[in-house]
Amino acid sequence: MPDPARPVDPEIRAERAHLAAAREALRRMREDVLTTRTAVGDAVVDKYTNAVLRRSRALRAEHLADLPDVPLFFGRLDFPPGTVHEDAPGTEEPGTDVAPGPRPDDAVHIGRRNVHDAAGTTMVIDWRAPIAGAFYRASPREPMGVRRRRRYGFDGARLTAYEDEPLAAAGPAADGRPISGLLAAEIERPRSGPMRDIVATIQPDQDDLVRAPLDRVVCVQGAPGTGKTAVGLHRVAYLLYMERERLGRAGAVVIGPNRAFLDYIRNVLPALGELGVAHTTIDDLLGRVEVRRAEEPDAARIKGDARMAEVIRRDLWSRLRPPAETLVVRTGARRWRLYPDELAALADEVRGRGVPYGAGRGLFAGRVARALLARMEEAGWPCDDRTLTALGRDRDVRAAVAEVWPACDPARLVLGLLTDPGRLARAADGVLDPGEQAALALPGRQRTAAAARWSDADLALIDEAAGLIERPAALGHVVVDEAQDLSPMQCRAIGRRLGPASATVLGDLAQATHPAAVPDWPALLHHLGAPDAAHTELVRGYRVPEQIIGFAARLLKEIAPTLREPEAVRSAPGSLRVTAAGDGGLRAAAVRACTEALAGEGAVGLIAADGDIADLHGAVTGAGVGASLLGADDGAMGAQRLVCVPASLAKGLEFDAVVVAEPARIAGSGPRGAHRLYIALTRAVSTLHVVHAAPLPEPLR
Ligand SMILES: Nc1ncnc2c1ncn2[C@@H]1O[C@H](COP(=O)(O)OP(=O)(O)OP(=O)(O)O)[C@@H](O)[C@H]1O
Repeated sequence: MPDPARPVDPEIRAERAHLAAAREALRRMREDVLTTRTAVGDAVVDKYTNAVLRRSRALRAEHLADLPDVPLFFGRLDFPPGTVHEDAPGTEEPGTDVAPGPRPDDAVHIGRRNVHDAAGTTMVIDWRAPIAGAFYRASPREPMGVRRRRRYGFDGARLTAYEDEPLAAAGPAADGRPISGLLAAEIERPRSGPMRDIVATIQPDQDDLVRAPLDRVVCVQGAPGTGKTAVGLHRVAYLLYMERERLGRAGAVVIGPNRAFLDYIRNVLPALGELGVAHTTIDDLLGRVEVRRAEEPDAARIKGDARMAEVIRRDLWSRLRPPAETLVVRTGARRWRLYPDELAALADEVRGRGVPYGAGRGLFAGRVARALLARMEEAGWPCDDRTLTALGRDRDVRAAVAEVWPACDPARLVLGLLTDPGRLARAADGVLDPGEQAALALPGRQRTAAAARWSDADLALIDEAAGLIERPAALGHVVVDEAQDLSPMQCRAIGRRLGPASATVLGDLAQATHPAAVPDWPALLHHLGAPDAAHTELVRGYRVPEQIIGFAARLLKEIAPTLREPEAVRSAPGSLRVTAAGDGGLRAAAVRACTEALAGEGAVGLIAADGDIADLHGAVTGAGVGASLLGADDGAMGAQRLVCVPASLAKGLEFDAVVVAEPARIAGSGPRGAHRLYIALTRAVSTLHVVHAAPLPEPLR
């Protein structure tokens, strides 16, 4: 608590005054927007225009709303006088009435949005503006013209501290420098509920990725807690600020591994002023049918394999049939004929154009109608504008088109392929061996595509078929988080939606748990359609203290031997505890560990194998401790301080304190169990308490 008797530092007083003035200026900007009269025109003609203007005005006002708990600025850059403000005091013509003395530096306050006063003078600059880049990147070695960087400390929205860093003098390189006190405090600030933004403390290596240009695929391998998710979300906000026009209506989409994760990150972009970005899972993005079951690992591997694309392609185009009958169209007493070889030639010509199946069907139908029209004209039959349309609608013409080039529904196509072994054998000949083909069969009796028991792996197959029939609409920019778990077929599905290649792909191969996951980043980029893109690495871990990451990293030799050891920016002696519970004592030990963790501040996660978590949740709540269960309770991450997390949903989440119960059970839960355990052990910001009754997995002993 600040001592009320102590006089306030004049710098702090001045900064508080600037903050108050900026708030007032923002209030005025919003009022200006709200009181601007909407164009009033002809009541009918302008109804639409007026509605659009009203909506855009409401949106602009929404963007300018002041959030009482969020400081309007978090940093400041001081440049030599005259660098930024041309009309700064001291630049007046000689003879004007100015106080003598040296001119102060040009100060630029960096915040979440642009704020200007009534005269149009900037009071706060949006963190995404080019000049603000120096706030994140300038270093003593490369000061970028900045004399001094200032960071502020806040208590709620009240400015209470500042930290200055002179940059003008050459000093040590940026790498390896200790982190600032305010950054450490920001990381360690207790969590409650969903993830928050890191706009005040983005680090130089992260900023390079955030501000990468729109027209490229940025791919990042990063150890747990290096800020990949944060980088991806801030990059979207940056691109929307810099390239709003080019991103246009297609907009940006964030793809995450599951709904619990999306719920966890849902507030970050709105807090950065971006309200219109879609967040989706890959299943929802591809969701043409309902997923009703989890896929068997063997089938998942084959269905996720890029060879399936060839199988589906062959099967789709094998729907084309050689024409068997002459098409006869009657007009009055006359009959017009197209013979099978003529129909076949038209189909071949369209096929040779390489257009999607659906567009090809439309072209073929048009060709058939035109060929008949030509025949009529040659015979001197009276034709006009409507004749061609009438031919296109003719029942016999439509029947002939359907016979040669049948309409195709992607889900029905895949259903046919996966339920008819003979058909699959033809399409997969030389591509999949008989054992692989047998593993693909859909279980049970599947009558219709709508009622079939589809899996998530089937979605990518159906999407592949759909993409061959009709190209999907392009997205402006795609952020794919936890991308290490995508199968090649899912990568293809995302790649199909990239208009000009523009994507941010984030992940950690050590955290890959899906049986069909791509083996490495070059493979992923290849399937995404960006084979020339390179991947970069983030190595400085912000979340997990060195004591905990060191413990978890013992698993790396087994799960990802080629990756670099993660580095921690923070050290926290005593942050790791391992407790051996006696036989039958696991539940009691877990409850005790949770109670102890709850005595500290912030959010607590209890992570256990999927099969054990409901029981442990029962044990905790039975002991009178409030806890939500992730995956079962809505909004579980914010509902209680203690959240019980099945290991399969822990990916991407974090808690101040984590209790991991029975690591051996997590490691033993399927072929990627050790990866799942690595994820569970790397969710803690402050403390990790491992409780176990069974022996720990070998590398952790
Ligand atoms: N520059 C930063 N300033 C403050 N906090 C940061 C910074 N970078 C990362 N963090 C914090 O570190 C934590 C981890 O970040 P994030 O979840 O983005 O990491 P990640 O690499 O996606 O981790 P994982 O691989 O485990 O999903 C978050 O709490 C985030 O706010």
